[in-house]
Amino acid sequence: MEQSTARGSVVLVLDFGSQYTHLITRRIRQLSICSICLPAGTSLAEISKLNPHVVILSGGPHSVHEEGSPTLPDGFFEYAQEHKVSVLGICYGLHLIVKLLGGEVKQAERQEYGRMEITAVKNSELFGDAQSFPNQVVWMSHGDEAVQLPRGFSVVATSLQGNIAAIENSAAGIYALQYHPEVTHSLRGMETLRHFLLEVAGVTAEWKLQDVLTEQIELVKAAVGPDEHVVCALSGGVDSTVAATLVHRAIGDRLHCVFVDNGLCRYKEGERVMGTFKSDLHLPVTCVDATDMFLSRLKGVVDPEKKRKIIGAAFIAVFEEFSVQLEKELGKKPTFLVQGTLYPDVIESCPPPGSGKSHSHTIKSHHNVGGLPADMQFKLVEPLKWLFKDEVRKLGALLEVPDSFLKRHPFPGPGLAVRILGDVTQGNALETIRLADEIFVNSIREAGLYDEIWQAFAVYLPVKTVGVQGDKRTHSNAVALRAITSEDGMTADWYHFDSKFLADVSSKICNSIRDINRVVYDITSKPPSTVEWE
Ligand SMILES: Nc1ncnc2c1ncn2[C@@H]1O[C@H](COP(=O)(O)OP(=O)(O)OP(=O)(O)O)[C@@H](O)[C@H]1O
Ligand SMILES: O=c1[nH]c(=O)c2[nH+]cn([C@@H]3O[C@H](COP(=O)(O)O)[C@@H](O)[C@H]3O)c2[nH]1
Ligand SMILES: NC(=O)CC[C@H](N)C(=O)O
Ligand SMILES: [Mg+2]
Repeated sequence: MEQSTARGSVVLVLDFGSQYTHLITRRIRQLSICSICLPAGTSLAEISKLNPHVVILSGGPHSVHEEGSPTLPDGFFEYAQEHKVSVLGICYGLHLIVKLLGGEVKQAERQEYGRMEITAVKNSELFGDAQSFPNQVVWMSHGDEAVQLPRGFSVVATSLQGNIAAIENSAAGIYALQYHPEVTHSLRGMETLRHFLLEVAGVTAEWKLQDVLTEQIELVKAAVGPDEHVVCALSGGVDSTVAATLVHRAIGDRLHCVFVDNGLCRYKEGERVMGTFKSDLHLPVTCVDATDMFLSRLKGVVDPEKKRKIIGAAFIAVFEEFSVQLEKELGKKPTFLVQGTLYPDVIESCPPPGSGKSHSHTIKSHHNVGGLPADMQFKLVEPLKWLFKDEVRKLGALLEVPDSFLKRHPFPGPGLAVRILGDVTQGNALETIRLADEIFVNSIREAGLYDEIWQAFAVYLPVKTVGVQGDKRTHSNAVALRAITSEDGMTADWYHFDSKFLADVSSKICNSIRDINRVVYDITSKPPSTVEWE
């Protein structure tokens, strides 16, 4: 599926490999402006096809004076000038503008990482009247600095240490910030982006999720054609339920949904999910029990990335087998596979699609992206691939997907395999963690906290510690509880329960599960941790 090009002005973000590129596109969409991200190596011909109103050059890990560092296509600034495209550079983007237009960038004597305060030093388009500019806290992350500006540019803001914070050449429509306005720690970053896009660049804010919906339905119709049948990997989670409903709108009953019970599901999950599919969703769904296949392939495997790859491949094997069965019924084998893949799955799994030859790290291989087997035959249909969770929930509401699906906490496809550290098949681990998880999440529901918490679950720790239970010495395993708040799963904070709640859950778990004599609560944010433990 293509990225959305729905209506209004288009702001193109060229990705030079920054950790924050996705945040730039997201912030722009929050302003109801259509934003598209393309890799830094994109040709001028491809760029001009989008007819962008503004091009933003992201930050990135490179230095502009490094051999082979990513750059802009020849003729970019002439194109921008001719078509009245405004340009905004951010960090590396600033360095690139300065270098390509004849200024000079050097390694800074004093690098700037983290919190800085900036002040306006002259009246400007970016910040207006310098006299009335309130100093503001911004977030910096750079080791290089511009030491000489190209002709026509001036410094319009500096950090309190006197370094360049923003430059502009308003006659040429080129602007650049040394800091990151897209991160929330830059306290007035959103305001600066809004002012730049709407007031300075004159962008029109007409982007709506409804347009994305209409457009994706058309794209699915066009990609699949009138006679093809499609398999849909449906977990009962938010993403695949919204994806299935959207694709069903496009191709109707040529959609064949399959829920895989992989033996890694939560307490009574299969039963419950199949029940809600029937009562609330009204889509035909087949349940395949593949427990033996998943667990036998996972036996003895302890490395998290290996587990993820095995699971990704096992899912595809089930879908292949399902499509062979369908061929017998339909006389035609489905060649398309719908998955509820989201943007964060893609970003964390592999070099983001917008990062060219990418310099970003693989954090973990999500089973539905980085965990897919290299020889997979299916053509993927992933209409949500450019969206974040909160956007998908809104899209689901437009499709009238019931709240019983939309409000569920996310549950990862590899399921309990990434919540049992080490070998999934060890001892009673699966059974133990199912019970602990059920007790924890039920307690959260009973306390009326479910909707306030983004995700909550229990983790099995294969660590034996000493306890005393009924006057007897025990040497048993421990359980960790994790509950987080988040907007999109990319960053998260731990949820601050009151201590009575935690004490109650801890004693319920130890009193009901024989194998457990210790419960700990995870108080780490993301970063530095991730949400799941593996
Ligand atoms: N048990 C399963 N059976 C069939 N498909 C699955 C299963 N688990 C995951 N998938 C597929 O993998 C995709 C990614 O899983 P993921 O958990 O990120 O999404 P989800 O389950 O749809 O939503 P949520 O993130 O809310 O749990 C799903 O959208 C779905 O296509
Ligand atoms: O379907 C999925 N397949 C995966 O392989 C996977 N790994 C993590 N997650 C979910 O993604 C969100 C962010 O989790 P992490 O901070 O652990 O990467 C959290 O919501 C996780 O539950 C996955 N979902
Ligand atoms: N955040 C960035 O874009 C950093 C740019 C460059 N790598 C530097 O350190 O100066
Ligand atoms: Mg899920």
